[in-house]
Amino acid sequence: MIPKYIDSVQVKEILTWPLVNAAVEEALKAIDYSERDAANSEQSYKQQPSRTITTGGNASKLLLTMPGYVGNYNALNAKTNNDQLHCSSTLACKVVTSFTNNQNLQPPLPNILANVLLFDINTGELQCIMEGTQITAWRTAAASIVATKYLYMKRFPQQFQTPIKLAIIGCGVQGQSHALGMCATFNVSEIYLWNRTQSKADDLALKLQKLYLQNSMKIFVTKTPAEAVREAAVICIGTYSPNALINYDMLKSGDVHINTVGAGAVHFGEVSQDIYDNAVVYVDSLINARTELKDLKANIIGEIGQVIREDRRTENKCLTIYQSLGMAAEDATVAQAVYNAL
Ligand SMILES: NC(=O)C1=CN([C@@H]2O[C@H](COP(=O)(O)OP(=O)(O)OC[C@H]3O[C@@H](n4cnc5c(N)ncnc54)[C@H](OP(=O)(O)O)[C@@H]3O)[C@@H](O)[C@H]2O)C=CC1
Ligand SMILES: O=C(O)C1=NCCCC1
Repeated sequence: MIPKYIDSVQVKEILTWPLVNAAVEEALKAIDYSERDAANSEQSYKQQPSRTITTGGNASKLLLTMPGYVGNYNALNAKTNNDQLHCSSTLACKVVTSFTNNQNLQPPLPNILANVLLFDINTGELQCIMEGTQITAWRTAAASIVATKYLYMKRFPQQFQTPIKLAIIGCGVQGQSHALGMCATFNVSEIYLWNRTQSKADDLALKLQKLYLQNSMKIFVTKTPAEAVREAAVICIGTYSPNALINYDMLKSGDVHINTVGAGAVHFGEVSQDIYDNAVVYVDSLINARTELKDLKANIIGEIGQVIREDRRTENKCLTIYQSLGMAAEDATVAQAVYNAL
């Protein structure tokens, strides 16, 4: 079998926030293979060994291999356009590079470049190679959206309709997809954008203005991260900053939720220690957290998937963090949804 190649144009045509959010929620809530209940064969489950990280000469050049299997999960059928769910299983492997000098090239390239390999579940044959750069941008934001939905929105009687003030710290690829995804999914009343190089925040503000012309959403570009988060109830931060960009004193009191997705070589650091000291922390994958977050001093309660499965509530007036590492199961379910739609 000659594998199909699905390029970024085809991928982009299929991706929508409802499709990606639903696929990522399935990946998050699938139970870990080792904890699967043998009596419940209907249960969705996943197996994703720790990813490998290979250095390509120096720490600015990384290659990550991310294999994953998700079994018995509900996949949206984008083709039928009627939100019909069907049971699906997917075996996939994402290969992704993080080359932090790419943005300085002329013309610049994204720092994160990815491809997802999808395998035939019966024969193991390689079915397709799918350009995965967009998938990485969208699925990471979608995981933060799902985390915000379950850790923050559920605290309010109006749930997902609750108006929120949102801060985006870092307006690179991740910042943009978080801003676009959050605004497409939730009732964002005010959005505050900060980026080290202000022109990127200005460009994102223009894009949002065009998209939400008819809407009463207020858009602000701020000079400092502190100004951006002062009023914010939900904060998304995705940068390569090795130093904390926000600290506890900058936050408003009461209900605040932070999605932190970046920091480069280690998966934390853009948020200060005093924020972790005052927060309850959830992750996407505890298996990966054990290795990749081993030096993080934080009260890690568990996985977002457990919160979804057990319909747990976080307390009101509490500071929550979703610490995103990125996991193969998300890439698998999103790539499968794209493949099914073509
Ligand atoms: N958890 C997950 O699943 C994933 C995590 N990531 C991580 O997300 C982060 C962002 O990735 P991505 O958006 O693709 O990268 P981009 O290169 O598109 O954006 C990088 C952003 O970081 C900012 N930045 C870099 N250094 C600093 C600094 N010292 N202080 C303040 N801001 C800084 C840049 O600002 P400027 O514009 O001024 O350069 C830019 O806003 C990375 O750490 C990446 O590893 C990425 C994919 C998935
Ligand atoms: O999950 C991913 O994909 C990535 N995570 C960390 C940075 C590189 C891409």
